[in-house]
Amino acid sequence: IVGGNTTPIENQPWFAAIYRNHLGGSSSFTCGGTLISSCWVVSAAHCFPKIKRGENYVLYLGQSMRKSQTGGDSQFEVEQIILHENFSTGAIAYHNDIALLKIRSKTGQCAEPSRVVQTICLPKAYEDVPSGSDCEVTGFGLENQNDYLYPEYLKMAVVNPISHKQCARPDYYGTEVTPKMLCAAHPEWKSDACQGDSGGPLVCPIDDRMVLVGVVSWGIDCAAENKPGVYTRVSHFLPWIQAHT
Ligand SMILES: NC(=[NH2+])c1ccc2[nH]c(-c3ccc[nH]c3=O)nc2c1
Repeated sequence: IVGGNTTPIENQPWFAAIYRNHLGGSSSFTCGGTLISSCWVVSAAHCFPKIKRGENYVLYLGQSMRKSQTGGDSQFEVEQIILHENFSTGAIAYHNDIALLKIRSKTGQCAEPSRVVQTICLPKAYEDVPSGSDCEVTGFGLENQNDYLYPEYLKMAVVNPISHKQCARPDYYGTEVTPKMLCAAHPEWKSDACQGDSGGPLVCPIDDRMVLVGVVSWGIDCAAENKPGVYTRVSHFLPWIQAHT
C-alpha cells in the first residue's frame, strides 16, 4: 500500500494473508485475500500462477503483522484453489482475475469469528458503488514501487472509485480496462495498492455496511498520475462465487 496508514487487523478483520510454502520449509508472502464465509476466501487468480495443489499455500487470519506467523488458531491450510475458468492475461490487464480458496485449520475446522476474524459482506449482483465513495484498500504490499521489502505491518489506504468512462480514457488505460473491472484512485494520486497487495480487498460502505467491492488486480506503477488501481469488480462475479461456494 502506497500512502495510507498502518491499521490493526481489528479494522480489517476479513483480511487474509496468503503465503507460499517452499521446499525446505520456508514460506514467502504471496498475496492478500478476503474472508467471505467461514470456509471461503476470495483472492486474485493471478496470485496462483502454475496452479499447484493447495498444500503449497498457508493462510493467516487475524494477523496485523506479516511475519508474526504465530500459527495456532489463526493459521489455515488451503484445501482447494478454484481459479476463474476464463482467467487470462491481456497486454497489461488481467481478465476474470478472481479465485476462491477453501480453508481448513489443522483440526479440519473453518474460521471462527472473533474480534480479529470476521467475514465481509458481498455486494448484490451487478450493484454499483456510489461514485466518490471513500473506499478502503488493505494489504502487506510495497509502500513504494521501488521498494523490494514488504512492510511488517498491515496498511490501509482510502481511494475513490472512478467511472469506467474516465478509466478507459486514452491517457488512463484505454480499452485495456473493461466493465468487469473497477478503477479506484486517490484524488491527488497519493495512495494506491501496489505489488503484493494483489488479491486483497477494496471495501466500500454501502447502506451502512462494509461491502467487498473489488479484489486488487493490476495497475501501472503505484500511485502514478492517471494510472489508477484496477480491481476485479466483485458484483459482476456473484453468480460465479455462488456457484462455487
Ligand atoms: N497500482 C496498483 N494498484 C497495483 C496493484 C497491483 C499490482 N501488482 C503489481 C505487480 C508488479 C510486478 C509484479 N507483480 C505484481 O503483482 N503491481 C501492481 C500495482
